[in-house]
Amino acid sequence: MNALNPMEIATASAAGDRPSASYAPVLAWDAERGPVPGFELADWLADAAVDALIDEATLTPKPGLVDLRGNGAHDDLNWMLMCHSARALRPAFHAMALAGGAIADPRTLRERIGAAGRDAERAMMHATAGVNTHRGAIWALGLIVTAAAQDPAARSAQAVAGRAGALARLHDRHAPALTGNKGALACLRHGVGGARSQAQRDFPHVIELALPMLRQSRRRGDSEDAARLNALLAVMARLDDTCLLARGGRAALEAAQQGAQCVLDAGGAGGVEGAAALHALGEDLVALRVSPGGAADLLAAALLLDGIENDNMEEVETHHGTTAV
Ligand SMILES: CC(C)(COP(=O)(O)OP(=O)(O)OC[C@H]1O[C@@H](n2cnc3c(N)ncnc32)[C@H](O[C@H]2O[C@H](COP(=O)(O)OP(=O)(O)OP(=O)(O)O)[C@@H](O)[C@H]2O)[C@@H]1O)[C@@H](O)C(=O)NCCC(=O)NCCS
Ligand SMILES: Nc1ncnc2[nH]cnc12
Repeated sequence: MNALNPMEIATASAAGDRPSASYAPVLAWDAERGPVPGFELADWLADAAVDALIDEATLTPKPGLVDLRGNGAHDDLNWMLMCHSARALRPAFHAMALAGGAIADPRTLRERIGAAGRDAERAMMHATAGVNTHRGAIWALGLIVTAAAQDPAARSAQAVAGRAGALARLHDRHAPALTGNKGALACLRHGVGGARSQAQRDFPHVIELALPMLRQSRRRGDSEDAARLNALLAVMARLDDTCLLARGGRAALEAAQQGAQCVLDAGGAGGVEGAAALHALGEDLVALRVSPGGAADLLAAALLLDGIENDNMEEVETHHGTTAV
């Protein structure tokens, strides 16, 4: 078989209008040199990103969002669809991670993952028959897997988020100036930064709110689910979530922010009072027909960064003949 270098693989993976089945994992092997550099790391990162999305969808009970109980405030989403969408995104995350390890020039890398991100959105729409399940997550987790692969040795959440932010701040000549999507329009109407600004500011709600809350809750003995719910609530309480703004305006955003803070003030999702407040918040958001989709994406980003920082990524083979990073 003809060998491709990693740059060519990343190009092939990101190219064109095709859904995700077009990605070609068989290119992992170079006939002369053996495993392609970075391929296994990209595998690890792509799996970790999909796991983070499925963990987020499965976490229960989340206010207004799809979870194991049901569809929350959504008519067109359900748990199976969220999981199917997450799996359909794996090839795109893999391509982005490969590109992160292979392309040294930041501008070239930015445009390469921009193309992969747009391809991922098409893969999502193909997998869901046109339902927007994960647009914000593709953006956030795509930047994170790329940034993690750029320098696997420097993999603290802050370092990875910082590199992801640097990529997000670079101009992509091929990106449309205004997508016309609901979140982008909500940003203009309400004067907020949305998903784009969150990434460009190095994910402050993930680094300063979600991860500290996740770790503090674990330390005090909350269950893992309660710790993750508290992390979601910490983001919700402060985020200008364009999903809430687009569907319910300022009133919905304020209801969600204040409700999330009430649950935390009542001791969080792991206690009796907090659980009751969380239930009431969920009922309020469903009655308003709104949900914090942006905060859900940032919880997935936090879970991914937490895994990258703490799990066994260093054992993944990233170079010929070496196993340690
Ligand atoms: C830079 C982009 C994010 C540009 O995106 P764009 O402006 O086109 O679209 P937005 O609508 O703004 O999408 C952003 C999504 O991000 C989530 N989000 C919202 N607020 C925030 C926030 N403050 N911080 C972070 N993330 C946020 C949110 O996604 C989630 O909600 C979606 C479901 O919403 P819902 O209301 O149910 O569904 P809709 O169909 O929209 O409405 P209904 O009809 O049902 O009422 C779900 O997708 C969640 O994920 C926002 O939707 C970026 O996309 C971009 O430029 N991409 C180009 C490619 C690229 O460069 N990629 C780089 C490498 S990956
Ligand atoms: N669990 C979820 N429910 C609804 N929208 C979402 N966007 C991201 N995760 C979501």
